[in-house]
Amino acid sequence: MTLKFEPTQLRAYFVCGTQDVPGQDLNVVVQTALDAGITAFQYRDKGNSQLTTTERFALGQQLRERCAQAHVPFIVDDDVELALALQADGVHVGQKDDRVTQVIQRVANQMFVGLSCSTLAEVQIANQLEGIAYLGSGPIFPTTSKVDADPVVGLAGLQQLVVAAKYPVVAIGGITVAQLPAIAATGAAGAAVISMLTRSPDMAATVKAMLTATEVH
Ligand SMILES: Cc1ncc(COP(=O)(O)OP(=O)(O)O)c(N)n1
Ligand SMILES: Cc1ncsc1CCOP(=O)(O)O
Ligand SMILES: [Mg+2]
Repeated sequence: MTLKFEPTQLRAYFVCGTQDVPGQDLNVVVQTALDAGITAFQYRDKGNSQLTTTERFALGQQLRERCAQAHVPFIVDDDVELALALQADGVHVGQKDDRVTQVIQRVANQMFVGLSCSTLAEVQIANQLEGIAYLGSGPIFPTTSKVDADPVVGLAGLQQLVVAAKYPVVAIGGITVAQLPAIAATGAAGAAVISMLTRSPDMAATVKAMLTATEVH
């Protein structure tokens, strides 16, 4: 049974793959983040990852189980067949991945679908579709975690996308703790981060800052 999507899951969204934590055990990193209170985890194993397809699936099974135990949605990046095989709660695809309409049909109510939209035109196209749960917009700031990132959107650009979108928007790209309040002030539902958490000396404090920034008063 997979978790139903809720916008509050976007408040403290951790994105990570083995390539982001060289020399570390991703199981330990993800469990630490779950214990710290992340609200969603995305398994994004690509780029410099050294895993074979078999190893990527086996690690995904372990991470999926950890997320299930924590009642935190387990989301797979890009790879729809891997998401289905892992019985993920969600899959996230970008503009250069499989066409989102085909992904929505393929997963057919088995999981929710997140889509990357970083321009008004992409948001306006997404607004015409059914079956999307949320949008990931960025990079808000320069990032070193994604070599083929789109041009920086900035806070003003993020606010434009949030206003135009009919879906909840999670900000992503180069985000640090200091910028969390300003990101929340745009109306974004939360922040999706890699290095802010992988490089954090105190994950619990960092996640707390993510949750505090998006608290509803
Ligand atoms: C939550 C979230 N937002 C955006 C992305 C980027 O997805 P994409 O544009 O497909 O790039 P890759 O992550 O596949 O390199 C994301 N993964 N998650
Ligand atoms: C996956 C992704 N999509 C847009 S920027 C990015 C990388 C985010 O990593 P970081 O939080 O370390 O900048
Ligand atoms: Mg992608």
